[in-house]
Amino acid sequence: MIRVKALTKEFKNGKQTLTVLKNINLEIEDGDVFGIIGMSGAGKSTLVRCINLLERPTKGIIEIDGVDITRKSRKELLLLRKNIGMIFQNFNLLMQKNVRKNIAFGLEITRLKDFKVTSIPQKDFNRLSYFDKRKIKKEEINRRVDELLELVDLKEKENYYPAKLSGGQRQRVAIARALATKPSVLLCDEATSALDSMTTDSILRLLKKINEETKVTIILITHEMNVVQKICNKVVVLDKAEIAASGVTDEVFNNNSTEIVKRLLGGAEA
Ligand SMILES: Nc1ncnc2c1ncn2[C@@H]1O[C@H](COP(=O)(O)OP(=O)(O)OP(=O)(O)O)[C@@H](O)[C@H]1O
Repeated sequence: MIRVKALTKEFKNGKQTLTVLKNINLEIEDGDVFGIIGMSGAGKSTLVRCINLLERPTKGIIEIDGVDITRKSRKELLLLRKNIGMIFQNFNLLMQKNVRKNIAFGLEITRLKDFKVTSIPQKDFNRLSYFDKRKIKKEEINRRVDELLELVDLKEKENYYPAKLSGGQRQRVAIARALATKPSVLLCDEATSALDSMTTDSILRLLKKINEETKVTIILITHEMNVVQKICNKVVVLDKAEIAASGVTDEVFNNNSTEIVKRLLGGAEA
């Protein structure tokens, strides 16, 4: 479970202080497909960067599985971050590597020595994924990549380079790569924003299938209502640094009392 308590994030620019997140409280349960939606500049990416340990909150607590990550050292954060996979709007694939090598990449760079230098308590370490705990043998990497190619339905494209793939296929590769080390959370930052509506639907169906089969928690940031309505069981609506509405997706959008929810719904109908 991910618990965000009274999170505030400020950026300082000279004498000016910009409050980008103000008193954010939310709970993401294991296995949720959790949507974070809001207009541009609402603070979505900053919230995710805090959850992904890339930004330190100014105030507040972020707990992952009961561990307060805001108190961890940089080294410990690097290790904990291995438990979170990420996919992006622009896929971020390695253009010089084929599909198989892109998927294997995260497994190949995982080394046992990474885990000897940390002072992380054993109980936290035990929560990390199986693949993080030791150097991975080549056959094991190949077996895992085969599994992932199957999962994202790209077996016949394993030797293709990203330049020869469609946008949807590239995102499938990115999903497989993000899941390779069996993280317990998958963060999707505008993952379908560059795709047409049919391809978006197929990626959303894939994410839903993965969520059901592997129980990975999915956090999905988007400005698109349709995306949230199609796969998120819960949603938080951010507006100007604050939570404008949150809860079970259907309830939040059926009870469209806040101005921002009406605007987001308007956008979906347009
Ligand atoms: N490192 C930073 N320093 C200063 N201001 C920042 C920084 N990062 C983000 N901001 C500001 O915080 C606000 C929220 O940005 P954020 O990227 O979180 O919004 P967003 O909802 O993800 O927007 P978009 O949908 O356009 O990506 C913006 O006004 C942005 O300029």
